[in-house]
Amino acid sequence: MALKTLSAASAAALDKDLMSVGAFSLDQLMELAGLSVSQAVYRVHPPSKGRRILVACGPGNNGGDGLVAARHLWHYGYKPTMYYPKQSSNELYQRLASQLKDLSIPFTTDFPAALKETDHILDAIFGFSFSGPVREPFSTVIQALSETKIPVTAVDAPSSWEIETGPPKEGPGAVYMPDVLVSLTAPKPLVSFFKGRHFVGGRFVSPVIAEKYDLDVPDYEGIDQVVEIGKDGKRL
Ligand SMILES: NC(=O)C1=CN([C@@H]2O[C@H](COP(=O)(O)OP(=O)(O)OC[C@H]3O[C@@H](n4cnc5c(N)ncnc54)[C@H](O)[C@@H]3O)[C@@H](O)[C@H]2O)[C@@H](O)CC1
Ligand SMILES: [K+]
Repeated sequence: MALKTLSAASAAALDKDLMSVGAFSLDQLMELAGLSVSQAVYRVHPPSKGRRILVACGPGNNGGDGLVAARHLWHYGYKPTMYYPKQSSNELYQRLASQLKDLSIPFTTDFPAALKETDHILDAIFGFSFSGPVREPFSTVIQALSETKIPVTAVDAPSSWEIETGPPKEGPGAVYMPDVLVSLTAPKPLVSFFKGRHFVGGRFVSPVIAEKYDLDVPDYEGIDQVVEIGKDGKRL
């Protein structure tokens, strides 16, 4: 039996609840989300398989998760390169970007060139607030992601997929299939179209919130921030 999914509207409402009733700050949630993503990357692609990781960040909180994950990955021994073409002026993102620059992590504006020099890709472009069709410069990036043979890990959603209905009917997103998906808090309905390895992360949901949104909180083991879910919906 598959894990229960969370619609885009419920995911946004849950986010608000975490920050009001739950008394979390966005920084905290993003830190835990990015930490979860970094742990999933380490599981599927440890540094021994190649240290170079190209992190594509979008303009919203999904991109913020990518900025946080990149910092943790650097501390695990990876060599991240950031593609972050639409940088927000919001102080939170500015601080996250400064933390990366302080580690001398390079930022590139040439995604196709960076793609030729990486071992793994992190897709942190769009999450649950995406609605198509994709605008530039990201449509060129989705095209490249749909064609590359380099393994891709997607944060919360394969970017360009609709949260409720999955891959678009046409364009590069229609054939884009990341190798790994890390659903944050709970899987979204698009997961039924996903064929790769699936993790759930975001270990911050209280029993009260889980009950309100009718979520299955996965059985996290020990100090892990992610759980790998099999096709039967159970922990692997
Ligand atoms: N509760 C949770 O599980 C948490 C979720 N977080 C992350 O936050 C994400 C949601 O963040 P946001 O609500 O900021 O939204 P997203 O990051 O999903 O995307 C919003 C941004 O994408 C742009 N955009 C949307 N559609 C576009 C299109 N067709 N072409 C080009 N640009 C487009 C918007 O203008 C906006 O800047 C989640 O998916 C998750 O990754 C975490 O950061 C915090 C905790
Ligand atoms: K994504």
